Amino acid sequence: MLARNIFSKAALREASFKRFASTKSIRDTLKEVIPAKQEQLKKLKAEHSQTVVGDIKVENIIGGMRGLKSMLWDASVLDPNEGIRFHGLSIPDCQKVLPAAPGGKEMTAESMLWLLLTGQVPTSEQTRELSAEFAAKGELPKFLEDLVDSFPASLHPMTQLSMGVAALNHDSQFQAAYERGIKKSEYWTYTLEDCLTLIARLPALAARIYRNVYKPGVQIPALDKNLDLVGNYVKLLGYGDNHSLTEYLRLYIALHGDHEGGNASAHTAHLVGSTLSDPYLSYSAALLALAGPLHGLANQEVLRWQLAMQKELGNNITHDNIKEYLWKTLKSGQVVPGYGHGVLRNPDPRFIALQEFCQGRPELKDSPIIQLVNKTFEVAPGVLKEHGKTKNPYPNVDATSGCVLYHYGLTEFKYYTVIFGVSRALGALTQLVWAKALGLPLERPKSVSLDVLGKLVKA
Ligand SMILES: CC(=O)SCCNC(=O)CCNC(=O)[C@H](O)C(C)(C)COP(=O)(O)OP(=O)(O)OC[C@H]1O[C@@H](n2cnc3c(N)ncnc32)[C@H](O)[C@@H]1OP(=O)(O)O
Ligand SMILES: O=C([O-])CC(=O)C(=O)O
Repeated sequence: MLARNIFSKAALREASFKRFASTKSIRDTLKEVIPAKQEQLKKLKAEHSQTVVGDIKVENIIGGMRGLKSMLWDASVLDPNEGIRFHGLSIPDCQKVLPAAPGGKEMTAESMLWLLLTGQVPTSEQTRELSAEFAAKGELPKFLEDLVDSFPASLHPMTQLSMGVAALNHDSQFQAAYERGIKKSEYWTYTLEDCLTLIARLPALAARIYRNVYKPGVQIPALDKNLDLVGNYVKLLGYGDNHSLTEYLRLYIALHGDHEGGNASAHTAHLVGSTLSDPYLSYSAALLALAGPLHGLANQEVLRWQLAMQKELGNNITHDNIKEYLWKTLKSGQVVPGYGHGVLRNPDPRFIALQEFCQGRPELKDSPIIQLVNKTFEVAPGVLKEHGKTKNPYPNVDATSGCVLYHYGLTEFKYYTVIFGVSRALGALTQLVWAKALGLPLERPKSVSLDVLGKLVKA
């Protein structure tokens, strides 16, 4: 009954709000929901393969495919004005219904992963079972520790993360099963195992990179079998006694988990995964896209830029002075980091959710760097509108995410995108499982040369 109902839009929203009394594991839940989706796709293919759902304009071809509806991504959809919905649930919806960790209030990575993967809201018990699985399999193999320890501290943490994730494919169950020769219908189960193992190991990998680059010689604690994924990550980073930072990172990691399929990191994972590269290689590639300053690296850039602004303005942090600083950035030909978006046309609701987190905590509300972010937000949209180039003059999530980390003492901003990388695994890996479950093919769009495009427009 559930599997049949859950995929109509209204039923899905209603179903997602229910806390199921189910005691099923994530694997059994997926087994239950996959057949209905397979059926939905089969029907669509049989009845509508030739139905036209949009036009392709020259601006799409030369403009980074902006606005082209050309890939299937089920777990989340981004509305330009309202922002992201995960299986129909907005961020405030998720904050209401997704289980928190024991002793916490913010939704956990596990509960967001469960929602993304299955379209269902898990019970606390279900997410705790998943936490226990992650903690049990989260240690790194020895060869991987040695590999990461051999990287020079001067190598960017994102390069290290991508290399570490790629090397984890040493243990890929999907790759081993493919070599043995398995049926296409079995691909998703091995993909799922790899995805869960990768998510489990990301905190230890990311924390080892942090330790090696910024805290050499410091002992990394062991994983705590009673903690959730983010609780363990923060503990391994050495901030385990900071409950506020732990809660912030739970929210951060859940919120950054997925942003539909077209963003550069998720799309890269999907593209590479479509060649049947295993999940480790696919996600390693995604991380390299996330490492670009127009995408995930913007959170490091925002902090660098806000600190430079703070240094230059000193005690004269007024709207006029911020305005002047913004114009200086724009006139020097640089982008204002943390502002603008390829799809959004309003302030990013993830930015709003993180701001609300700050408003609820006196230490953050009064923090000079958070106040500077707020003041910049009061001025920047007006300046960007006057500048007249960006289609979206409002902040995206990166405009504030790193500044909160900075306030809590995690000041090494070249590391920030690694945290984003731990998070984006939730959505990108979810979709690898579904791409296999739905039997999606190799991605291979058609490109054209300038001459061919010239002929097409004349025709
Ligand atoms: C998690 C995330 O990935 S969220 C995005 C994080 N990235 C940033 O914050 C970097 C700053 N922002 C940007 O560079 C852009 O807004 C992007 C990359 C996010 C989106 O790019 P697009 O979809 O191409 O934006 P848009 O269509 O509005 O761009 C039109 C023009 O405005 C410019 N523009 C867009 N945003 C900004 C900005 N924040 N500051 C200055 N100029 C901007 C573009 O560079 C472009 O200029 P051009 O015509 O000279 O090439
Ligand atoms: O959607 C995008 O293009 C960029 C973004 O905000 C994300 O990936 O989180």
